[in-house]
Amino acid sequence: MPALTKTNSCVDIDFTLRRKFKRTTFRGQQREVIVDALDKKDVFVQAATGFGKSLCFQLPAVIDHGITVVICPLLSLMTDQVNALRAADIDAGMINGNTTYTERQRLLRDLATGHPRTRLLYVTPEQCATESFRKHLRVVYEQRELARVAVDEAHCISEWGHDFRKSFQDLRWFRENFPDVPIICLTATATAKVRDDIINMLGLDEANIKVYTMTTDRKNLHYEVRFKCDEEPHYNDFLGWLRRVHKYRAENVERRRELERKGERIDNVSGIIYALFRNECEEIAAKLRSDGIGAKPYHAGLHKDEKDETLQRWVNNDKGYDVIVATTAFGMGIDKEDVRFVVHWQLPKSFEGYYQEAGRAGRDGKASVCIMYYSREDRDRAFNRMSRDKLEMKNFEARAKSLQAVVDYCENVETCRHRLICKYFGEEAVPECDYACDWHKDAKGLERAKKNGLASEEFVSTQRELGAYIGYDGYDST
Ligand SMILES: Nc1ncnc2c1ncn2[C@@H]1O[C@H](COP(=O)(O)OP(=O)(O)OP(=O)(O)O)[C@@H](O)[C@H]1O
Repeated sequence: MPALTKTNSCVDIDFTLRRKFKRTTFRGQQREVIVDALDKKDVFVQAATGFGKSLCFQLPAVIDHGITVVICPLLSLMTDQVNALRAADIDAGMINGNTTYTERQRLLRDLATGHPRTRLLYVTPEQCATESFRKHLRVVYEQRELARVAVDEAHCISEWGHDFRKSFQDLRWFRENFPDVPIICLTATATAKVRDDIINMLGLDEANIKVYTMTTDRKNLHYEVRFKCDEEPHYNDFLGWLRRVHKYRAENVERRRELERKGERIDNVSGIIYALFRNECEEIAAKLRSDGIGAKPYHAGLHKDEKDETLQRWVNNDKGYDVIVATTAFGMGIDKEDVRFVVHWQLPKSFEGYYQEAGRAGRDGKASVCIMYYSREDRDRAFNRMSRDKLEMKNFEARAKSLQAVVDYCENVETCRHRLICKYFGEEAVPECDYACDWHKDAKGLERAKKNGLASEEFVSTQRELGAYIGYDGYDST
């Protein structure tokens, strides 16, 4: 029983873009994706971080008759999008662990009518697996009002993806029960293997699917790797870098005038530092504050109110909230445009995670910096932590490969960083970057920095053996 769809001929996609989404032009292949979605095709979209994937299902949802169910693993992402849609006067709602009883009942009552007023309903994959929710969806489907299912962060469905979530695998239920309801799935990070897995797992129709794989390249991001070893803490390196950025803003007359005109603070260089451990987030933020930088920690150990306040004030560019020192996943789904830098204090756990996190920077398209601090000792610690968790990890092999890819990326001083990133995601033809990576800026300097900055392999392996001998592995804990 197909969902009712308005034909494309009688809708003006461009008009909706302007009127509802307040944008003037489509980016890249957004328009083509939207037309295919409105044509009731299954669609797979892979596009760079910050590309504007959400519009690809939000715009059809506004045009089409019926409701679009959006499956999304991240509460912050849902909240951010639902708030933005509501601000644009689009009827959107969400059901997740934080939804109040009253709001949940309101949304479920709306579904139970069979003719929901809600245009976009964001839900967790766990919610989709509950019988009560499925019952409501069946009613909507029978009334031919289930327009489309959108699966955001679709890589979570694949065991080969870095963020595999078991509950995503139940999403096949949609195709099995509503075979004619189109599905659109979106991700920023899918290797060919992950893409095939997503299409298979969701049961997408090979004959009726449109696959869009757009470049993962983010031209405005300046990638660099900074080498370190345990002997030389890199705090001062980072502080020095940030102070130079502040100094440039203060001393460059043109830049200063521009900031004054916009009413911006000289020291409001918004950024994120990703660290691995909670105590580390606290320590780095405290140290930065004592050095006059407005920094705050953000991690799962903090009270919800404190986290909400930190996030809000960071988004607002309030004084004292310029730099957030966070454990991984902070900022995912938060569409803050002016993040000027992202720093990885140590090696991230996966290549995809690195790309996603670095992708928080420069969403306004302006130049932004992504710095990764890398040491061979960190590398060994990362692999050891992974081996220790091996038994609980379903996708150990995929994760180990992805971690190795981050190591290879850091150790590589012979190739453009943009090229390396695109290559990982299966793109071969990548245009040279415009001096937007450490290799392009100074290949010789980079090689020297690696030679001088990293502990030698012999030293690291001796330390490793010594650690094993005295029964100390030197690892931090959360
Ligand atoms: N055609 C467009 N013109 C201008 N801005 C756009 C357009 N499409 C989307 N945007 C804006 O781009 C920003 C990023 O969009 P979105 O959050 O959908 O990115 P994404 O592709 O999901 O990225 P990520 O994978 O990093 O979450 C948003 O502020 C959105 O409003």
